[in-house]
Amino acid sequence: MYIVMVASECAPVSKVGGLADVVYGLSRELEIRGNDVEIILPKYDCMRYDHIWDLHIAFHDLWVPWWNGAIRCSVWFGSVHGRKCFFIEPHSNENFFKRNAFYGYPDDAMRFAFFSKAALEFILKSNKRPDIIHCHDWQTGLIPVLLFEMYQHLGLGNQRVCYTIHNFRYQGITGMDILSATKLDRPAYYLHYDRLRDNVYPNALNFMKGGIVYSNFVTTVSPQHASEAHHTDQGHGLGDTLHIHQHKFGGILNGLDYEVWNPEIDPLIPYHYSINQLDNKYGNKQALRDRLLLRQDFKPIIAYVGRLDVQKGVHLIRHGLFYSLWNNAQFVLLGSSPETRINNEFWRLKQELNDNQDCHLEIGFNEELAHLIYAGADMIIMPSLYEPCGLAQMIALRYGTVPIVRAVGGLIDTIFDRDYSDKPITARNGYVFHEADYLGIEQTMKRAIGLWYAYPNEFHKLIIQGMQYNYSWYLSGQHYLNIYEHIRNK
Ligand SMILES: Nc1ncnc2c1ncn2[C@@H]1O[C@H](COP(=O)(O)OP(=O)(O)O[C@H]2O[C@H](CO)[C@@H](O)[C@H](O)[C@H]2O)[C@@H](O)[C@H]1O
Repeated sequence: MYIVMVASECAPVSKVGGLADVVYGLSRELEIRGNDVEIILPKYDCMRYDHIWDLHIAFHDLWVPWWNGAIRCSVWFGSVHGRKCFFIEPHSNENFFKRNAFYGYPDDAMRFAFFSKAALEFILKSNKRPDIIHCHDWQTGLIPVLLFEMYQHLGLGNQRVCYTIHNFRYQGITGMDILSATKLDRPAYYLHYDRLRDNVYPNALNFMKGGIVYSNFVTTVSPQHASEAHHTDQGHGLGDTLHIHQHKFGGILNGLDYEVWNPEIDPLIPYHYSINQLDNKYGNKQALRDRLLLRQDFKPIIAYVGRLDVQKGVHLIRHGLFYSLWNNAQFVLLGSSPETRINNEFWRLKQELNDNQDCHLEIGFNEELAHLIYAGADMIIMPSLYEPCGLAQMIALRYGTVPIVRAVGGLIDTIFDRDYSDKPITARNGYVFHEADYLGIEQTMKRAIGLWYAYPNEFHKLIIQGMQYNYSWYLSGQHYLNIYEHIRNK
């Protein structure tokens, strides 16, 4: 099958979070299974160009109709660790992607509406005729809208769209000018409740809703979250739309790229190890301490790696940090937030704890350090308020690091409490708490730290059981192929 992925992120060139990992990992799995996969991305100035091989212009003058004129684009091609990637570079005064960051600008809706339109224009003009266009999150929600309202009449009549939602909180809610810019026009038609009208703000358009309404199939990234988004407020206002379109909506658990995340060969960690040779993990623990100037001591290291977003339970992360310090554990945090308020809060905390040799806060994005933390830590915490799937807990399992998670979304589908799960004892792989309050996380961290100190053999067993889990793309890749087959025949 011929699949074109269109997304705003792809690891490791343009990565803010898990979306990037999924776009890369799923594409790789589909290729391994013999499919032809291409990825279309924006050509950001702030990308990691050191991960792109043989970057060259593949299409010189792509004119993308925009407002009453058109914007000229160059489309570049390069290989990102084996993946075939096209990068769209618009030449216009708006400098849509010539910025210091991937997101966070007042014109984000315009930037990604343009990208969506340019991606389709590129597919059309370069005579690509994929079976499936797979797009992701609000940034590409307009693709199925543009395809079915406009481009199918221009020559893309046989293409089908699978749309994956990684985060319902960000939907691309915006004003009507997008319609004129993209040449969709007809405001009364699109502002209809059955099409793009936001379910909460009646005068606004919602890209993600457009994606749901117009796609042939919609997925989110775990079965549990599919149910939460449909039936609870975790759909962030889109529950009703999901209900209307439930016949084409489902949850598929994300996979993890087992080649990128593999402690046996990971080039970003100093000591390689495996389930049969776990001792080397402790070399990484020492290396992590050296790198972050933590005291060498007989204590577990507990870590948090991830975006510092409200979604992630920042107040509980902060509490987890202090709880660790009060209970003979060390704590390492790696994260950043686009929200100044949260970033400042953690910068203040970092200053406050500057002289404490039992903890380190690294504010920023650092792929290399993330690998060392997963390898060197004993446990990670994920006290998320909501979590569509979560990759950090799967990475942790793979690296023999015990996850302590809140029972929500994909965390429910992947982590089974050592003491309370209804799984057989030998199939349990971490710790789970339910309430999003201090008591919940404290009681669970207490159990984990307690086991580490009092029953090291049991803790070791728990590590091994976690490492035995297989959350690679193998199964999930097949699920996506089944969906593609299903919609292709329609
Ligand atoms: N400061 C930093 N430095 C280095 N690496 C960092 C980092 N901050 C985050 N990362 C990395 O980014 C990834 C985060 O993935 P997650 O799935 O856990 O969360 P995210 O909320 O971004 O993804 C959203 O999309 C994914 C994919 O569908 C869903 O799993 C998830 O639930 C949903 O919220 C991990 O690979 C992590 O190591």
